[in-house]
Amino acid sequence: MEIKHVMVIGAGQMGSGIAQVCAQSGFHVKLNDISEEALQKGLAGIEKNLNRSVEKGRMSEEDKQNTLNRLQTTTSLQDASDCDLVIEAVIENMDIKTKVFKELDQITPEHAILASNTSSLPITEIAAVTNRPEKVIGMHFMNPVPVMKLVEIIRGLATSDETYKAIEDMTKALNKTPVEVNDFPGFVSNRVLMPMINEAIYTVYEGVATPEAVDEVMKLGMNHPMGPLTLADFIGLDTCLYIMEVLYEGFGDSKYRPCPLLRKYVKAGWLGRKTGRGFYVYDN
Ligand SMILES: CC(=O)CC(=O)SCCNC(=O)CCNC(=O)[C@H](O)C(C)(C)COP(=O)(O)OP(=O)(O)OC[C@H]1O[C@@H](n2cnc3c(N)ncnc32)[C@H](O)[C@@H]1OP(=O)(O)O
Ligand SMILES: NC(=O)C1=CN([C@@H]2O[C@H](COP(=O)(O)OP(=O)(O)OC[C@H]3O[C@@H](n4cnc5c(N)ncnc54)[C@H](OP(=O)(O)O)[C@@H]3O)[C@@H](O)[C@H]2O)C=CC1
Repeated sequence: MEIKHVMVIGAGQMGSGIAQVCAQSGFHVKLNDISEEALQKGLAGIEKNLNRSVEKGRMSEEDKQNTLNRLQTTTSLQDASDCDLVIEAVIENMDIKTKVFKELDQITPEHAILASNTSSLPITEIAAVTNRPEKVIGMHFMNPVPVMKLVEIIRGLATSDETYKAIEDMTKALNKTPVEVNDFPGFVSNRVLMPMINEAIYTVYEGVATPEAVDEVMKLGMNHPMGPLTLADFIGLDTCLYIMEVLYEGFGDSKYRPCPLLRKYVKAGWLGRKTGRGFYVYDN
């Protein structure tokens, strides 16, 4: 199946990055969000990244213009009616995602593949609200999307081989590396990463060390590019909490209980870099 026209839903940090790499690789992209403000912010981020690539000599001015010309923004989901692939990147909430997938199932052409960038939610459950579960798949990009090489591809129970192959090919066309995993809470990436981040938060909560000290231990001691608390702020503390809840509920195992300090920060609106405050303070 040939993919030419793509819609990306959600113009947050992930959706805007996904739209950028798709447009850069020659796909025609519609970036959708419920908020016009989010679209303008997403587009400004994309332009900034492309300008940096031009300054660094990785991209010509002409390629930048062509990339931007392939990118449109829209607040109407109806514009997905001519898309071959939709990649959903709205917030990590099953009710919102299933609502979007139900609508997309009505709007998109019969051949269209519906992918979710969910970081932990069951693809099988998202697929079950559509009449095309064989065409629903997880396409999990890593943050920051323009930089990170991995795309975790998650097969739901009914995902067809044809759908898997199309998404594997698309991932390679985006110059990224696909890794196939099965549909279990948190897949592989967040089943391994998020309990480490949660445990790092516990060490702060229990007074074992300051956030700076925890991050320094993991950076200098384990060669991680970012310490776990800097990374949690970067991912978004709301997203970290949603993922821990999915692991906790999905496996019913107390080892995944979210740290009370994580809950407290999210309740306070301290969501990390995106709101200017999390474990650290940022000037946005
Ligand atoms: C939660 C989930 O479901 C799954 C996830 O995504 S988990 C999160 C996975 N991501 C990570 O673990 C990221 C860990 N951090 C890193 O790898 C690095 O710190 C980093 C790549 C983000 C930054 O690298 P760095 O060497 O520390 O900083 P820096 O030199 O500023 O950046 C390196 C390059 O990345 C680019 N970059 C950094 N942040 C960026 C962003 N948000 N968007 C686009 N490009 C970015 C920089 O522009 C720079 O590019 P150049 O080649 O033009 O210089
Ligand atoms: N952050 C990360 O490191 C990673 C996140 N993910 C996953 O990607 C998804 C998005 O995360 P992220 O980009 O960080 O989140 P953000 O909060 O940055 O962005 C989410 C965007 O979706 C918009 N949105 C919410 N509801 C709808 C809707 N019904 N239709 C269209 N747009 C909507 C939001 O608008 P508004 O702000 O107006 O509500 C916001 O602009 C989540 O599923 C997350 O788990 C995957 C990999 C890594």
